[in-house]
Amino acid sequence: MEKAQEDGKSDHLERPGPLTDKERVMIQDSWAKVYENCDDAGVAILVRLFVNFPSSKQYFSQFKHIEEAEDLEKSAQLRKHAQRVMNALNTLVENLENAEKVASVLKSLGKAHALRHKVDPVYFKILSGVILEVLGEAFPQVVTPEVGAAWTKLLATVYCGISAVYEEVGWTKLSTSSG
Ligand code: HEM
Repeated sequence: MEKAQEDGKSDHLERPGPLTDKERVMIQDSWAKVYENCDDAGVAILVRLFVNFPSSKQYFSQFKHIEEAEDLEKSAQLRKHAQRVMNALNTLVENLENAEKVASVLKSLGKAHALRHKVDPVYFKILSGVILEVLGEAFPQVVTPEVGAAWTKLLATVYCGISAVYEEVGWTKLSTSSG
């Protein structure tokens, strides 16, 4: 189902306020457990993204035509991206208190995905939902509703930061369709 694609039109989320100390601690504690299993968690998140939102595969030359979850899981390109996603999230989580560092990570991610990979920013929003879903299923003891709410806030902040970079570099929808 590509439901969130339709929502893509209204992909303007309000930037949430800064994380409270309590939210920061909840995110860091829960992440520590997830990061112990970072390879499996990262692959599970990306496979879920590509199975539930197949159009998100269009940017990946090596597996855009692969459909089965078991085959996607084996793709070296997918596994590499999963590691990159988990490492970037780890850097963000480790630096939640350092707004400058967070902004610089989001800036380089936003620039690379907009300019080099030409990824529609709506997929960052879709991926946020998938991250919450998979982590909630895989770590139900860790991701309580309160912890989930803190993660929702962090991921919304990430999405807003990335969208702002896309705007800054002059992203338009046309740049995907014109290649
Ligand atoms: C939290 C979200 C994400 C993070 C942290 C992330 C991280 C990264 C990093 C660090 C790289 C390599 C950097 C570079 O090329 O300069 C990369 C490459 C890439 N990303 Fe992402 N990414 C995210 C989401 C996405 C999404 C949603 C898509 C598309 C649906 C995407 C598509 C790509 C593609 C196509 C590449 C190049 C892959 C390759 O060369 O094999 N990324 N990503």
